[in-house]
Parts: sequence; structure tokens; C-alpha cells
Amino acid sequence: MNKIIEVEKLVKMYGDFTAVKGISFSVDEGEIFGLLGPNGAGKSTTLEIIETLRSKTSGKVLVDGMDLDKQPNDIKKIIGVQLQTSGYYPGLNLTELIELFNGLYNRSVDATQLLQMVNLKDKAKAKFKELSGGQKQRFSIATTLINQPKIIFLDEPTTGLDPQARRNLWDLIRDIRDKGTTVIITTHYMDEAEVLCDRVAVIDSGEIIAINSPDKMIDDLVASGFERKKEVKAATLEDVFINLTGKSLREE
Ligand SMILES: Nc1ncnc2c1ncn2[C@@H]1O[C@H](COP(=O)(O)OP(=O)(O)OP(=O)(O)O)[C@@H](O)[C@H]1O
Repeated sequence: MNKIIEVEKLVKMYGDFTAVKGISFSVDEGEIFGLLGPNGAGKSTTLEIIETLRSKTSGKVLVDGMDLDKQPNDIKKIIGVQLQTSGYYPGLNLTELIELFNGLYNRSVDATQLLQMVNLKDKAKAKFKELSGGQKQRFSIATTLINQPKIIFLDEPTTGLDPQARRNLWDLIRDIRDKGTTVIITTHYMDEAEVLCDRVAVIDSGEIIAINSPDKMIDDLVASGFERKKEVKAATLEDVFINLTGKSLREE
């Protein structure tokens, strides 16, 4: 498996505080790789360094074989990053925003096709601020694809979404992976990481404390003698909710 990202002994200090404490990991090309960890663990800092948006204190980062210290501009060309929502010009509709990005990236992605892919074709003439939370996330993910990147970075993409919108976004992220794009995602939702990620790294207080596939991590825990206290129910409240309200998106 080709390693598309290699991070070696990465350190980030903010003044005297060491937020990232010499972590090493790699991401395989074509996988969905999750960074999990509590608030303040150093996930966003790590991602932003790899995305060339934040400086590192020390360590080595290679993205598709390119050294972050030597070729940051070449790295920018092959990655897709979600903008802060304030980055979307309020006066433009979704089609116009995609065309603007096309111009910035010197690409000619078909806006209708892209909106179709993220289930927003009906919203082509809507402004970003008029979208629901799930629609905003889908549009934001669509914009990461405009420069036809090899890797996209998604920082907590499903936070605040309802169960249907989350499941719909998981399908979209899998679809993007299946088309060959590597996906790096941070999330606080363990159910999401379990069903979506091929591998996860657990990061705590700036250190990676485990890295593996979710299944292997669960098997290892069970093999160590761990047992769930409560009897596992045949269904969850979320299953009930989905059963009552249906699987389809409600925001359209
Ligand atoms: N610009 C900054 N200046 C000083 N400290 C910072 C700065 N950015 C982040 N930190 C600190 O570094 C640590 C790691 O922050 P980071 O945002 O990377 O964590 P995170 O794992 O993404 O957290 P969350 O899950 O809450 O988003 C935190 O203790 C945070 O307060």
C-alpha cells in the first residue's frame, strides 16, 4: 500500500505549551483515516500542519512524497480542504461559488454534476446561508473536490447533523473514497469512526496512543478480557428514530 502521508516525530509548541508531542503515523492511499481524540488533543493542529496552514515546531511531513518544508505549494495543489463558512461570498449562489472556485483553481468542473453528486442539484440557485446544516456540509465537501485532489481533509464534518443527514454524509464520504480519493477525517463520534474509517489513530494530550482498524481495536480490547457491563440491545434509540422518521433526508 502506498503511503500518501507520512508524519515523523511531529512537534507543535504554542509558546511553552506542547500541543503535539512528537507523533508519527502514516496514511495509506485510498483509505478513510480517522483522527480521534478528546477536545484539545491536538487533532486540528496536526491536520492544519499537514494542510500547510499552520507551521510546525519540528518533525517531518511528506505528502504524496513531497516534503512539507520544501514543496508546500505543490502539496496545496493535491489536497482539498474545507473552508470556514465565512469563506463563501454571501452574494453568490452555489453554482456561482463553484464557478468562482473553478477560476481560482484553474479548473472547469461542471457545477451541475458536482451539485448532483452531493445531492444539491435543486439548490443550484440558492445562497450558502439559505442551506440547512446538512446541505451546508455537503456543499462544503463538494468544494474540497473542485481542484480534483488526491486527499481531502474533513474536520468534524457531521457535528450538529441529524441521524439521516449523518448517514447521508457517510455515504458521500465513502463514495469519494471509492472514487480513489484519500480521506482524512476528525470526529468525536465513535459510531461514525467505527462504520466509516478504514483505520483510526487515537490521539490524547498530543500523543498517539493507538492506531489500527476499528475492528482490530475492538477485537484486541475483547481479547484483553473487556466485557460490556450492560447487555447489548437488539436495537438502539437511533434505530427507533430512523425507523419512525425514515431514511431519506428531511431537509429538501
Ligand atoms: N493558536 C493557538 N495558540 C495557543 N494554543 C493553541 C492554539 N491552537 C490550539 N491551541 C491549544 O493546543 C491544544 C490542541 O488544540 P487542537 O485544536 O489541535 O485540539 P483538537 O484535538 O482539534 O480539539 P477539538 O476536538 O476541541 O477540536 C489545545 O490545548 C489548544 O488549547
